[in-house]
Amino acid sequence: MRTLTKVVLEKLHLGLIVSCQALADEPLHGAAMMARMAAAAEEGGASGIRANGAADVRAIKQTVSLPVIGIVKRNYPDSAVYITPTLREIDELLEAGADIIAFDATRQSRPENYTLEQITAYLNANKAVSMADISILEEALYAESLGVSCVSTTLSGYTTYSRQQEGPNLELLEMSAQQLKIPVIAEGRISKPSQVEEALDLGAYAVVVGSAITRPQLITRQFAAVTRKARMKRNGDE
Ligand SMILES: CC(=O)N[C@H](C=O)[C@@H](O)[C@H](O)[C@H](O)COP(=O)(O)O
Repeated sequence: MRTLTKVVLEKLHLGLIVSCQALADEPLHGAAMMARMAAAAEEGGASGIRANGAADVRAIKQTVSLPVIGIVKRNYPDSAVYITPTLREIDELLEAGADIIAFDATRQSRPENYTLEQITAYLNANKAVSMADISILEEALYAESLGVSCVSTTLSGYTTYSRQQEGPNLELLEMSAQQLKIPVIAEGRISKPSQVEEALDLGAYAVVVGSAITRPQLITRQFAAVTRKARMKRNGDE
């Protein structure tokens, strides 16, 4: 493992990475807001931050002293891939100073005929620390063969051919951690501390939690579902 990669990744080892993201249609959208979210996550003991967009990466880098994993979510008409889909998004993240660049490393076709091999070769040529977001074991193994620094189970359940399930895909995590030599990060649908513990026990190098910490509209929805049920029961009883 290259020195820079080793230094950056070791800061994340056995740590909690908090994903601080809010798209334009979410209530907390905005770089300043995500920087405050990251400050709160740092105060709470996070070892790293995952952020979307150059503006958010810059604002967060100026606010916390933690490694920042950067992505750019961008939709293209000719592809289902939206996490750092092309070299354009990689350039934006390099410019913004992301410590790690995460990208879609699924077998789905990329926009503008870009290939996964082009993406990883460009990242390696720029000596970037890279994180391959995968959805199945084969993608993790292939990404490792292309020289990525680490993989993350981010996209399990988000590709048509990967397992669709409510909670985190800990089986994918366990198999990947057993079969890969590079770090495997647990990410996606982790919503309680016990799942973080389970992921670490299964070999996760680090664990990413996003929505369960930084999307209050989704957290509120879970609590409101309980009160709605109580009101419906009361109305049913009246
Ligand atoms: C599928 C997709 O686009 N996932 C994104 C990847 O960056 C984020 O929206 C997730 O919030 C992040 O992966 C953390 O996952 P969770 O929010 O489930 O803790």
